[in-house]
Amino acid sequence: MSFFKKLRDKMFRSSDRISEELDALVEADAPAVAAPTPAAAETAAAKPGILGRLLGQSVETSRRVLDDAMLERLEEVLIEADMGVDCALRVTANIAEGRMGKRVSTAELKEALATEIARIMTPVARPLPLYPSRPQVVLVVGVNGSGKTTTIGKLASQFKAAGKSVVIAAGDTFRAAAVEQLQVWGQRAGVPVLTAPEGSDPASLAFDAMTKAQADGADLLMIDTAGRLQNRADLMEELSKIVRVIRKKDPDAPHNTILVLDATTGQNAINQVEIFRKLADVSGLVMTKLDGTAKGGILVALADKFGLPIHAIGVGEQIDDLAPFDPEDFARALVGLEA
Ligand SMILES: Nc1nc2c(ncn2[C@@H]2O[C@H](COP(=O)(O)OP(=O)(O)OP(=O)(O)O)[C@@H](O)[C@H]2O)c(=O)[nH]1
Repeated sequence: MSFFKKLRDKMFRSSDRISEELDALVEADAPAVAAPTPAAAETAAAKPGILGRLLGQSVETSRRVLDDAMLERLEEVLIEADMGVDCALRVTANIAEGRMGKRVSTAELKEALATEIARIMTPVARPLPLYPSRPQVVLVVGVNGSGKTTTIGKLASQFKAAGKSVVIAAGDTFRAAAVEQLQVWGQRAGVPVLTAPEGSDPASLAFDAMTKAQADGADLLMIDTAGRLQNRADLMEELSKIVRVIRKKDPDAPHNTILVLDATTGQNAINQVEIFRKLADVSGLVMTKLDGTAKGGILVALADKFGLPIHAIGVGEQIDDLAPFDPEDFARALVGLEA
C-alpha cells in the first residue's frame, strides 16, 4: 500500500471531519425540504445542496456562492481542526482571494484548502539532515508518552535497513518501562541499546554511549531522554548536562535535537514546543499519533507558528508507520482528497 493511501486511511478522523464539514458548508444554504416545489427546484438548480441531491445532483456538483458567512464558517472549521486562529484566518483570506462572490464546489474548496496548507507546510518539510561526521548524534526530547521511544525504534530500524550502523542510549533512566521498550525495539532492529541502572545519571550513560558509538564507528547515536515536565529546572539541567558531556567528545554534537509531539494533544503541542525550545536547542519535530486524532490540523498551526523543520510523522505503532513528511500528501489527506 502506498504511504499516501495509508496516510489517507489512517488520518481518517481528521480528514473525515474536515471533509464532512466542507461538504456541509457548501450545502448549507440549500433549503432542506423533502418535497420540492417548482420554485424550490429552480433554486436547487442554481444552488444544488441537499435538495439538489434529492433531484439527482451529486455532492460533487453542489456549489455555493463564496460570501462572508461561508468564509466565517470555513474559519471555524479550520479552528475546530486545531489549525489555530491566526493560521485559519490567513488561510481563509487566501482562499477568498479571487473567489469572493463566485460559486465554488466542495471539490474546488478542498483543492484550494489543500493548496494553502501545502504552501505553509512545504518550507518545513525536511528529512532528518545527516551530516558527514560520525557518529551523528540525535537527541530525542518530548513529554512522557509523546512517542519518543517508538520514534527512536522506528528511526533506528529504518536507518539500519538503509545500511547505517546505529547505537541507542536509553537515557530515560528513571523509567524502567521506557528502557525495556527500547530494548525490544533494539532487538527487533538489531541495534545495540545502552542502558544504565535505574535512577543513574543519564549524562554518564550518554558519555558511555558516545564512546561506544565512536569506537564502533557507528553512523548514528540516538539518545532517548526523560520527559518529566513537572520539574522543568531539573529536566533542563539534565538535558544540558547530556549536551555538555557529549560535546567533550564532539563539539558539534548533538547534530539534531528532535522534539517528539503527540498529535492527540492538539493545541497543547504549541505549549510543548515553546517549553522545549527553552529547555533544549530543538532543531526539528516529529509528530506521532496522527492516526488516532481529529486534531491533525495542529501540524499546520505548528508549521505556521514556528517554522521548525518537520522530519517525519507517525501514523501507527509499526516500524513502517513512520514516514518522511510530505507536505502535499499530508495536505490532501487532511482535507480528504485523493492523491
Ligand atoms: N497510534 C499510534 N500510537 C503511537 C504512535 N507513536 C507511538 N505510539 C504509542 O504511544 C505510546 C507511547 O509511546 P512511547 O514511545 O512509549 O512514548 P515515550 O515518549 O517514549 O513515553 P515514555 O516512555 O513514557 O517516556 C505507546 O503505546 C506507543 O505504541 C503513533 O504514531 N500512532
